[in-house]
Amino acid sequence: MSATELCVEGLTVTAGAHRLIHDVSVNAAPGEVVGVVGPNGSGKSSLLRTVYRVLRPDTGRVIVDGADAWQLPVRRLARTLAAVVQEPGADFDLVVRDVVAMGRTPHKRLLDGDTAEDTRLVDSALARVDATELSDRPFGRLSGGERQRVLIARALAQQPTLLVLDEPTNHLDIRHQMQVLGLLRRLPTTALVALHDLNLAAYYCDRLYVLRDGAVAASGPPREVLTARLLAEVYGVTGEVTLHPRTGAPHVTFFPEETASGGDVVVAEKPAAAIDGRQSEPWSCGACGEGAGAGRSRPPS
Ligand SMILES: Nc1ncnc2c1ncn2[C@@H]1O[C@H](COP(=O)(O)OP(=O)(O)OP(=O)(O)O)[C@@H](O)[C@H]1O
Repeated sequence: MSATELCVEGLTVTAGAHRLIHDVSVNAAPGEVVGVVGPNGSGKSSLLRTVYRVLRPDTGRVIVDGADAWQLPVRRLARTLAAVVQEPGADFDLVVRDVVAMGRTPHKRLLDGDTAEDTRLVDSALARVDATELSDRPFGRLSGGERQRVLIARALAQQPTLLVLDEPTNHLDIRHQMQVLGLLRRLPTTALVALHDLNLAAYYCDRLYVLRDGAVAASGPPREVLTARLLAEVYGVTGEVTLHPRTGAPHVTFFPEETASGGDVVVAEKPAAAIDGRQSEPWSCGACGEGAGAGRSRPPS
C-alpha cells in the first residue's frame, strides 16, 4: 500500500442559507497523519464530508493524488479513500465479519465471491482493531466502542491509501483510543482525522488544523499550534501547554473556571523533536504547490 497526497483548496460549503465552511485549505503529504480539531460546530465534519464526497463544495477543490475527487468515478475514489464516519448507515442485520467484508466491495465486480485474499484481509483488519472475537456477533448488538472498532476494520479492509476519520475515538476506552491512533501512525496510509481530545491529537498527529466558525484559525505542528492563547481564543477555556518530558509532545492541562485565575502559560524550552527523536521535514503539495510546512514525523515504533 502506498500513500496518497491530499490537497484541499479553498473549500466553501453551504447548506441552504447556512455556511458550513468558508475558504478552507488543508494539505496532507503522503503518509502524514493530519488532525482537524476545533469546538463543536466549527466545521470539522463538514470539511471531512466534503473530502469523502458527501457534501458538494460551492467553491474549491479536493485533489487526491493530483485528481479532482469530485470528478473521479466513485468506485475509483473508493479504492483510494476510505471514510470512518460518525453516523454510518445501519447495517444492523449483518454479523461483524460481513460488515468488514463490505470494505472489499470497491475491489470486486458485481457477483464476485470472496477470495482467500479477501478473507485474509478481513481477518487482518479485525485483528488490527482487537475485534477478532467479535467476528460472528450481530453488528447491531455491539456496544458503541465495539461498533466503532468494526467500522475502522471495514475501512482497513478497503485497503485505502487515504483514510478520512471523523472522531474515530468516539466511544472508545482509552486503551482502544491509543490503539486506533497508534495504528494510524504505523500505517503507511495518509490520514485526515477529526479529533476532540487535544492531547491525543498532539501526540498522534504530525500537523493540526484548528477550525473555528467554519474557517482555519491555525495550522501547523502541534507544538506550534497548541498554545494557551489558542485555547482561550478558539475554545474559550484557560489552559496550560507544556512539552511532556516523557512523550515529548505538547500536553494541555485545562483549568476549570473556578481555578483558572493565575493560570500562566508554561512553554517548555525543548522542542519535541529534540526529546524523542522525531523527524521534521518540510513539505509542499505537488498538486497545488502550497506549503504545509515542517512536521512530518513518526514516534518511534
Ligand atoms: N446539512 C446542514 N444544514 C444546515 N446546517 C448544517 C448542516 N450540517 C452542518 N450544519 C451546521 O454547520 C456547522 C458545522 O457543523 P459540523 O458538523 O461540520 O461541525 P463539527 O465541528 O463537526 O461539530 P462537532 O464537534 O459538534 O461534531 C454547525 O453549526 C452545524 O449545525
